[in-house]
Amino acid sequence: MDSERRELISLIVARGLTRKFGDFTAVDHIDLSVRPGEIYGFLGPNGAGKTTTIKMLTGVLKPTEGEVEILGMKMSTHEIEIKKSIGVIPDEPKIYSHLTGKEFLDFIIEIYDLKEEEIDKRIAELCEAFKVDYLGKRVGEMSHGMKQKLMLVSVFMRKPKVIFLDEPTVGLDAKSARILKLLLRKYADEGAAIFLTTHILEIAEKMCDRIGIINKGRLIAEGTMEELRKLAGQKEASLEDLFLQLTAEGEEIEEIIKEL
Ligand SMILES: Nc1ncnc2c1ncn2[C@@H]1O[C@H](COP(=O)(O)OP(=O)(O)OP(=O)(O)O)[C@@H](O)[C@H]1O
Repeated sequence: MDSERRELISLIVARGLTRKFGDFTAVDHIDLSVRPGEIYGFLGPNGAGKTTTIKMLTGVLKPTEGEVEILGMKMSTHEIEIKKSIGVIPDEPKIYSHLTGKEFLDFIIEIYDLKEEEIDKRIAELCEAFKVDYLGKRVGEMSHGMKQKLMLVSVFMRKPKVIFLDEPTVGLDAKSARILKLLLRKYADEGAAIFLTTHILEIAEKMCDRIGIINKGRLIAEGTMEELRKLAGQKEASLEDLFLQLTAEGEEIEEIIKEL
């Protein structure tokens, strides 16, 4: 599909997205788009620019250059409408620590003006799925994984059409991680666009329809697993092999191991 047509039907679009911190360019002219029904995996070594990109795509951080379009709206002119429509699971869930889980969900229901009758049923189903049986506990007393699951309930109960997740499986137990993966597939199949970052290449390989690899702020490769294999000239390669080859870190590893 040509890039113009892809952009037209995409729910997430970044054009020339750039962020500088002083003289340092953390994200360097990134173009990408995610269509309805797609799970897009954003991979890259530590410090490559993943979180900075997600922050710009979700309106938390202003780009130095370039633009973001979500659900056909420009972030520069429709930030509030966009923020109301998207779901964001950050890597460090920041929730007021003095609230109980129930108070937090009620707060979200109020600010998003959600209809209570149907929402109660969805909350009950999601809490059952993720084993969130601690809504009476204060957020400040919850573990990282417990907060992460509360955050997942608070986002999924709204059924957003566009969902961003930064390292979503970190801190989740095996069963919750499996449920999350299945739910994301289901939401995508129902027409949502999902953008996630992960260091777990197996997750990206199994779950994502397309993968973008960022290194030193630049998008160095993008495509389906098949397309990435072609790009790297390796028919049978795993995503780990491709990732290390494309980020030119494979040989370095052998050198390091030799030295140890
Ligand atoms: N507020 C900031 N001020 C200065 N530099 C920053 C700031 N935020 C991020 N950076 C720098 O931008 C680069 C990209 O950081 P970012 O957090 O986006 O990386 P990442 O790909 O998410 O990394 P990781 O996988 O380690 O989480 C890093 O070099 C980081 O030090």
